[in-house]
Amino acid sequence: MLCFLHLKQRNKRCAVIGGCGFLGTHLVEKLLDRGYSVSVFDILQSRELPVVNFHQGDLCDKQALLPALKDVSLVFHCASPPPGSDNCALFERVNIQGTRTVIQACIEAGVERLVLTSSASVVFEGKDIKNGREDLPYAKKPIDYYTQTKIEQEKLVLRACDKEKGFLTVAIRPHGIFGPRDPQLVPILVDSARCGKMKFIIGDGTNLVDFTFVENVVHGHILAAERLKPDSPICGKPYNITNDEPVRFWDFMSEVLVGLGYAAPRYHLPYILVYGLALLLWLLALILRPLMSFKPTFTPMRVALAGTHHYYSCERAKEDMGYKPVVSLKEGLTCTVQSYPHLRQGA
Ligand SMILES: NC(=O)C1=CN([C@@H]2O[C@H](COP(=O)(O)OP(=O)(O)OC[C@H]3O[C@@H](n4cnc5c(N)ncnc54)[C@H](O)[C@@H]3O)[C@@H](O)[C@H]2O)C=CC1
Ligand SMILES: CC(C)=CCC[C@@H](C)[C@H]1CC[C@H]2C3=C(CC[C@]12C)[C@@]1(C)CCC(=O)C[C@@H]1CC3
Repeated sequence: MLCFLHLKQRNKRCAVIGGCGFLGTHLVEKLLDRGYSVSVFDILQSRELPVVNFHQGDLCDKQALLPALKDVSLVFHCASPPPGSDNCALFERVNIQGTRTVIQACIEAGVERLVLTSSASVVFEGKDIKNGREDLPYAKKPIDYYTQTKIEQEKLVLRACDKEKGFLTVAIRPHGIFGPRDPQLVPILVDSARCGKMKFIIGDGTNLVDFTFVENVVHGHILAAERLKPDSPICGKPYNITNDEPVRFWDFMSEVLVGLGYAAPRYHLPYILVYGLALLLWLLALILRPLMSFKPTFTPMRVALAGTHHYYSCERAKEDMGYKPVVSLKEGLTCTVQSYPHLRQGA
């Protein structure tokens, strides 16, 4: 009886690497709600997360990681440098070397299950993807270094799945996460609107994209963790997690902007022209880097994301783990817009 109770308690002990980030904090809150005891490991200082054991450190440092994984049976790895960074060495160090370290530390600490936050973009090469399934090949020419290192990271984690050794892994591939406290999508959009850069629609504006409300991403992670057992079909596999409601990229942007009191983009520009300009600006920024630093808003990566179809099927997650979004796109948008009063026009 005592032994059973101990096992039950251990199964409810988890660690969230990257637990101070946008997705991480939402995940930690939900895990606490569901009765888990949670250790958070992050390079940042805790953002007032209540009731968690907080460990500050770099995930590339195994000795710093090990205390956070003590007596933990389940680890969520959702740490990454921000995708907008141009620091290739940092991506390589954290997403590739660091993930190797996370795997070694998990095995050494006796962790049984590892859930990685990957990205649906691991198959995206800047060309249309419509209802893309997980069996699409990894991008041979990823759109940026962030994506390239996410591919390597996912391969490492999935290959580490070993039923014999009792170490099970799974990768969740979300796409375009949005929601309260997101430091990227809404703030970048509002910043661009305030500088008068959101007047234009890139392309004809009909391209469909997945945007996924953060609570659905959290739901997908917890479902995967709770179904990760030796006899489960999910072991060692990647799973797309989306809102399952592809939307026109520019309609979504307009809803956020109008919801916050800004004008919706109206004038169309040809995709190829904007992509060419973005490439030119990116090259210029690279050449001028020793003399001055400037960060163009419209990077080739963002233009590719804004002007192509990229939406993914989550049939596999539905079939294998009973996934169904818990918040609709409309509800998620309303909740997100309301959560940024400080970014309203005139605030
Ligand atoms: N935001 C999005 O639209 C999408 C995000 N993802 C993935 O989801 C995960 C979470 O992303 P977000 O929450 O948006 O990012 P975020 O930047 O808000 O959170 C990442 C966290 O990782 C931590 N971190 C970074 N380097 C670290 C290191 N060396 N050691 C320890 N902690 C470190 C950061 O301090 C931060 O708290 C990432 O793996 C990202 O690649 C995937 C698809 C879409
Ligand atoms: C054109 C323009 C200025 C759009 C502003 C919004 C963008 C900042 C977002 C639109 C699609 C987003 C997205 C990501 C980051 C933020 C956007 C570019 C990711 C690159 C984040 C990390 C991933 O794994 C994939 C995401 C795809 C969509």
